[in-house]
Amino acid sequence: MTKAASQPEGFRLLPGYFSRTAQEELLETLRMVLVDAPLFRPVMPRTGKPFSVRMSNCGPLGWVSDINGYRYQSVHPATGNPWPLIPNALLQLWRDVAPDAREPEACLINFYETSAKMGLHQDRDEETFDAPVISVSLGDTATFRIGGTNRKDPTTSLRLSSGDVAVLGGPSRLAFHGIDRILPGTSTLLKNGGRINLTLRRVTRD
Ligand SMILES: O=C(O)CCC(=O)C(=O)O
Ligand SMILES: [Fe+2]
Repeated sequence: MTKAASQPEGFRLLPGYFSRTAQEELLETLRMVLVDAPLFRPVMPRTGKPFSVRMSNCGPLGWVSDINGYRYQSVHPATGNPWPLIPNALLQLWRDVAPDAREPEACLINFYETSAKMGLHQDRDEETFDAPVISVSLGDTATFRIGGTNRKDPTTSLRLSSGDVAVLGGPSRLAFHGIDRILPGTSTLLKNGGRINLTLRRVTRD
């Protein structure tokens, strides 16, 4: 039997951080962001296997994955345009939760259809891990798995619901994590179902 793990040190879940009204406002803003910077389907480095999630970004830098690898870049891979600005509500969240950290430079937008998942991984393409990764969930509930800093460490599973904020700070900044599944019909926020996850990240050191 696998050992159950407790949540790693530095991990915080802030359930219902965003009210329903705040979620609706954020969603409206994101729709405008996605007109400028449409969702694209990244592929895995080397193999070219498509991700099950579609992605976009806002902020001075955006995370992309293609045949050549994972990286941050300042333009959208399909349009070649700079990414849109990070919405104010998300900058306010960052200042509220991580008042001592430098401003976020990237906000990765993940869109999960009901069948999408995300394998266990670390967020480690940034130059610095001093700032936390701050995650916002909108739409259907997801089962989120988080373990330790070694892939083989025991993991624990928790649910992320619409409006919840999760913070991977301190030692949990480099914890392995992933999305096992999306629970269909658990939210009315997105009229066609599915889930949006936003992750705010500091990328550079200076
Ligand atoms: O969807 C989530 O809650 C997690 C997303 C994630 O881990 C990532 O984009 O690196
Ligand atoms: Fe991640």
